Order: sequence, then C-alpha cells, then structure tokens
Amino acid sequence: MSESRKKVVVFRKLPDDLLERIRAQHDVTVADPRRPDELPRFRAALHDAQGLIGSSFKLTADDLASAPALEVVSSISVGIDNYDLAYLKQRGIVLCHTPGVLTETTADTVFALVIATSRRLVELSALVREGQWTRNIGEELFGWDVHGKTLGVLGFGRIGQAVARRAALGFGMPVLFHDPFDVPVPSELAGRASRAPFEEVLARADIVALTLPLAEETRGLMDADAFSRMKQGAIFVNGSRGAIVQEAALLDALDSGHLRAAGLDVFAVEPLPQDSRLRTHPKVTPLPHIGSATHETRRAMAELATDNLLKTLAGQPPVAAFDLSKV
Ligand SMILES: NC(=O)C1=CN([C@@H]2O[C@H](COP(=O)(O)OP(=O)(O)OC[C@H]3O[C@@H](n4cnc5c(N)ncnc54)[C@H](O)[C@@H]3O)[C@@H](O)[C@H]2O)C=CC1
Ligand SMILES: O=C(O)C(=O)CO
Repeated sequence: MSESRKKVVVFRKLPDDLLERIRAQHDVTVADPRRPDELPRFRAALHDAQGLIGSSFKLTADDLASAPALEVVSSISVGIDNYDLAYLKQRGIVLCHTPGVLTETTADTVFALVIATSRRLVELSALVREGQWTRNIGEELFGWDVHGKTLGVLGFGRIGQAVARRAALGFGMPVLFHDPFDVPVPSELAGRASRAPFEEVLARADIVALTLPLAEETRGLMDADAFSRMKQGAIFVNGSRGAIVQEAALLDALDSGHLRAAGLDVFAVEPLPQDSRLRTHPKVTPLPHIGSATHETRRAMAELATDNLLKTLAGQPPVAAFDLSKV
C-alpha cells in the first residue's frame, strides 16, 4: 500500500463515482453521524482521519479534538456555520467549501419564495387539490404583484446579487441592499440596485430577502425590532440560515398582521419540529432546505468538495478554501 494513502471519513452520501475517486487514493470510512446506528463508527473513524468530507452535521471542537491527524474538512456546502472556525484555525486545519456552483440554483429558490408568497401559490393550489375551487375566487384570495415592488436584499454576496439580478432585470423591481462590506454594484445592476443602511432597507422594502451567512454577529439579527421596522404588509423571505431569525418574533409579526407572509427555506432547527407553528401557519410557505437541491447543482457541489479534499490531501491548494485568517 502506498505511503501517501490517507484516512478519509465521508459523512454524507456522495455519488458512487466520486466515492470511488477518493477510494482510489485513500482509505475511506463512510458513516453518517446523523444516524444513531452509524454515529459510533463515525466517532471511531475520526481518531486517525486526515480528511473529512460531508455536510449537514455540526462538527464540534470535541469532535475535531478526537481527530489529532486531521488536515482538511471539505464541506459539501457554501455555508460554514456547522464548523468551529476558531478551533480549525488554531489547529491549522484547512476548511473547504463550495461557493459559486450553487449560487444560481439557490437564487432561483429564493425568488420562487418571493413569487409563491406574493401570489399565494401554495395556499391557492391546495384549495384546488382539496376540491374547494367551486366558484371564481374572490378578492379575499387575491395576491400581490411582484413586478414593480421594492426588493430588500440583506447580504449582497454571490446569492444576494443573483437574487437582485432576477428581481431587477426580470421583474422590474428596484433593489435596495445592505452589506457591511464595500461590495460594488455589478454593472448590469447599475441604477437598479442601491446600497442602504440595514434599517432603511427594512423600512423601504416591500419584500425583504435574507441572503447573509450565519455567524455570531448575525445570530438572531431578525428580531422583534427588525420585524417592526419592516413596512406594514411586507413579505419576509429567508434563503440563508434559520438561526439568523428569531422565529417567535417572526410569528408575532405574522400573527399581528404586520407582515403579509413569510417564505422560509431554512429554520433554526432542521428538520422543522412537528410542533413548530411555522410548519402550519397559514401565512408561511415552508420549504425543507432545498436552496441548492437540484440534481445538477448537488452534483457540482459534490464534485467541487471532492476536488477540494483530494487536492488538500495531496498538499496542493484546494479550489475553494474558506479564508480562516480573519476569524
Ligand atoms: N438555503 C440554502 O439551501 C442555501 C443557503 N445558503 C446560505 O447563504 C449564505 C450566503 O451564501 P453566498 O451568497 O454564497 O455567500 P457570500 O459570502 O458570497 O455572501 C454573503 C454576503 O453577506 C454579507 N454579510 C455578512 N454579514 C452581514 C450582515 N450582518 N448584514 C448584511 N450582509 C452581511 C457578506 O459581506 C457577503 O457579501 C451562506 O452562508 C449559506 O448560509 C447557501 C446556499 C444554499
Ligand atoms: O450550501 C449551503 O450552505 C446549503 O445550505 C446547502 O446547499
């Protein structure tokens, strides 16, 4: 066996051909820690693992501490909130992720929620399915135009800008965005998207879309005060992470009639607990975290994550390492 073979733990399903690519170079343990029957094998495999690849599992500092030989964590996601960044940095472990390849698909999902909530698509489709379409619908079931409304984008990064392009170029929506960094307005959005402080975006947008990362500074950012600053009758859409939203405050804003509707792809606890009021609230369109969930995009993410893993283990620069230097 070659000296360069390393130990890799695959903790989320990978396409067979990608698994074989890794197996051709390294010794692989496949174990899904979200499954109670596989958790002990996952934990045991960490002890001599040099590489980890997977997603949707919170890797704590304790998990990482039990992997003293670890060189790389390759996440099959762009979001890196499941990892203890300070600990990874301190240990010099490379963290890789999958930016870019999921941008357009996730923006499609966010914009689908904008349309679904505004035009009440899911609610009205259910009415047909349930056999309640027995006469022409009345104005109590009318929706709200999307075209011409002002879209507020919180987080003007890759996905935020892709949502803004759909809104401005496809639907004639003026875009207001907030981002703490000096992100330039792309040329195709010149004159159609403008920067504004957080509170101003909330106060002026008809529809607010959340496309920023979960970090300690953004946890709970959308609280009662933030929702109260939104326009009466506005719509809130979340395509980033549930924990950025104080869900009880969102429910209050919907119950009081202050907000018209919410479209949510992500939740503080996933899968969404059965007893969550967000699951059945008539003004909420909930999705099961499908932002990037198309065949093409999940394949591209798995390929990029595999490339990242193999390159790092080979001592080469990965395609997409998360920059831990500013942590
Ligand atoms: N629903 C889903 O399935 C998916 C969700 N996501 C989430 O979307 C997030 C964004 O992804 P990308 O656009 O690729 O990342 P990105 O890094 O390109 O963009 C994020 C932007 O948010 C900005 N930002 C940071 N803190 C902020 C704050 N307090 N207020 C306003 N803006 C702030 C950053 O400066 C950056 O420009 C990911 O971190 C992930 O959590 C990503 C893909 C799929
Ligand atoms: O990539 C991410 O961060 C996701 O949430 C799933 O695509």
